Amino acid sequence: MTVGPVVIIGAGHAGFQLAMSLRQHGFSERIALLNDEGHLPYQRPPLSKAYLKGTSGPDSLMFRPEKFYSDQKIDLIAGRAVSIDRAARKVLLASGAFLDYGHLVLATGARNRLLDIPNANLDSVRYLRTLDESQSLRDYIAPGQRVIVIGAGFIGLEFAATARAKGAEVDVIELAPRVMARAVTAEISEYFQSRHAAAGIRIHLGVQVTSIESDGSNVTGASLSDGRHIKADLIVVGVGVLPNVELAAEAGLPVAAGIVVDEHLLTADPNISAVGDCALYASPRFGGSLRLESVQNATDHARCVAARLTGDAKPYDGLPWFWSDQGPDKLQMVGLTTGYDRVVMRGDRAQGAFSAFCYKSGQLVGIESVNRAGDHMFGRRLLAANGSITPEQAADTGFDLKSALT
Ligand SMILES: Cc1cc2nc3c(=O)[nH]c(=O)nc-3n(C[C@H](O)[C@H](O)[C@H](O)COP(=O)(O)OP(=O)(O)OC[C@H]3O[C@@H](n4cnc5c(N)ncnc54)[C@H](O)[C@@H]3O)c2cc1C
Repeated sequence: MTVGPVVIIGAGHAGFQLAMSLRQHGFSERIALLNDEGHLPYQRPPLSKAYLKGTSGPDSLMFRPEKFYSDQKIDLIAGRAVSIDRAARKVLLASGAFLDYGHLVLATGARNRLLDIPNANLDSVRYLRTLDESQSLRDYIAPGQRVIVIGAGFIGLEFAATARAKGAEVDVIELAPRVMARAVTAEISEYFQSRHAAAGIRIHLGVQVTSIESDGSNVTGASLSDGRHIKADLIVVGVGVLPNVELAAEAGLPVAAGIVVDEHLLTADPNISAVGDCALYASPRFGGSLRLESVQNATDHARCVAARLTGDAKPYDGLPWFWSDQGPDKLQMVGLTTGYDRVVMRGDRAQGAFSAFCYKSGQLVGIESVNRAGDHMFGRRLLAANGSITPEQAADTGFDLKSALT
């Protein structure tokens, strides 16, 4: 099978993994990995955790040192793609240069959803997705500083916990009636709400920021939809992301809530795939289309495409899993818990070690674990094999989970 040169647009988790996996599978043609961030390709999760806290340095973020790319003959090209000429199989870079491809992979990820209210463009209104953003926040947070976090999703809460641990005064503003409402069960939300409150973080639910107040150049506070005002020196916005679909759309490829790909992660063009946060993929495992934002999704997508390009095509069948570190607590999730109709608890919430087993029509569909890594690892093995256990077994800590794995 001759593929020709592979061009990968985006050197995040998906793009990097794809380049590495191609070489691991023995791919011997040119690999061009386009990187628009001004750093060696790096991992994002520590940006709201250890790196933000200051307990790890920039070198620990990099996937591999520079030498890896030359050793592996991966052309790491600094620059940004601005258009795709599908007929000529060329990518145009902002520099004016062209890259020829036999196969093109869009690994363009996602970008922060921006706040659209007055004063949102002030310098002390910040976001957290890139190394540069994390670096500037890390330098900025100081004891006694007043921070408003808009959005109680994973990144907002991870940031809030780290800022609080560094001595900042933190208010979290969330429109939904509970934290992480779109992603986790009410039991897990309640636990994290109480843990963050105990750490001194003030969480305001069911309200939104209607305006940001300033002294002309710096943030001084924010007004909430219930009429209250909160003073602040810094606002950090974590209200979700938008997939980077524009290159694909402008090249005439179908896009919806992401770049549309089939179960092989191929776009409507047989010479173009899309992977990671930007890809809306057809999932035989779950039925329908999914766009997920996780390291597991990005790296497993990349491995699937690398296998296909080296002659081992299989539909993508990855099992979603995810983690979030918030203060001293580790949340781990496996499966897809949307549409569950029953939740069974295992373990001891008072001890801070428990799991929520989620069922849909009697079938286990996902497990959310707090400080119970064993339950999470069990779930990864069981659900990957499409297995289940009864709700009674899940609730009974005397039941040996391993006995359900054959
Ligand atoms: C602060 C933070 C914490 C996180 N924590 C976790 C966690 O604990 N667990 C977890 O599973 N996930 C976590 N995530 C999510 C995870 O990092 C993402 O799902 C993952 O990075 C997706 O990888 P990706 O390669 O698809 O996209 P990205 O990592 O977004 O990489 C895409 C790259 O493409 C580049 N790009 C875009 N357009 C172009 C262009 N036209 N030309 C050239 N380059 C382009 C972008 O600049 C970027 O470098 C976290 C994310 C953030 C921001």
